[in-house]
Amino acid sequence: MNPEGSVGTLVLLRHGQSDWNEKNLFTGWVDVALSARGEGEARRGGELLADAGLLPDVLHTSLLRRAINTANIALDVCDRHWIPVRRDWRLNERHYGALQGKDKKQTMEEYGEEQFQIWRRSYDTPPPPIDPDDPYAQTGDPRYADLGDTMPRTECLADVLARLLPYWQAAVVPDLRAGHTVLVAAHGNSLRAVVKHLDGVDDATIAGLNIPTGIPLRYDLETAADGDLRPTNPGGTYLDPDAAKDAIAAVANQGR
Ligand SMILES: O=C(O)[C@@H](CO)OP(=O)(O)O
Repeated sequence: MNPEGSVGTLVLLRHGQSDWNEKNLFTGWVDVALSARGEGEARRGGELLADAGLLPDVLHTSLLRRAINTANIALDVCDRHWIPVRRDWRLNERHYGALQGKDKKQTMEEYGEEQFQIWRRSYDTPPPPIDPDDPYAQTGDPRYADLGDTMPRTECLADVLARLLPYWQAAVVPDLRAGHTVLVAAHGNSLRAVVKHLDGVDDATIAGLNIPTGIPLRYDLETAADGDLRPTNPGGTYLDPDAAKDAIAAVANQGR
């Protein structure tokens, strides 16, 4: 049922730790696997959903296996492996340009902390574009064939928000308006873009906002006077707030 004015519940889930998170490498669109710890985080994410009685009935993911497999593991644990799913490149991680495959600590040492943080967290300055012949470019990857020349070669967070919003409005919002419990399994920076949009976070403040791996973030929503969806719990609610606090600090300190 979807009583008038009420909308469904949104659950954001960043994928569990990946092999490249573990190695401290910039990842972006490189399709790396979950680490053993990341698989454990995904299972724990599923347990948290089950314990909270927050059972998704539709799933949206990126086209990257760390998000796809995190969702599969978490949904298997809470017995929701059967729900319908849509996947779209617009939920992908931010394309990290020429930094893809580079070590974060070495990059910080080479370019200095200020430049490193501008590339990582500034709203509107992208890293240098990746060379199409770089081993970590997505040139020729069939999953992006439809993008042709429009496939990103680097992105800042503003670019991510611009390419994410059309999918958000066309695919995710209708599921929420239909009253569903919607799981969005995606990435640190694509979920930062979602949070920026939902909470109306300004361009400077979003630089300091980090999303931990594998901990579901619940948003309860209502329809605002202007017709947009608005959280009734601004900032959302982590299902394990203590674990989220530690994990957020760890993400913020990467490279150090
Ligand atoms: O490397 C990446 O793609 C992202 C997420 O892991 O890293 P960062 O948190 O530095 O933006």
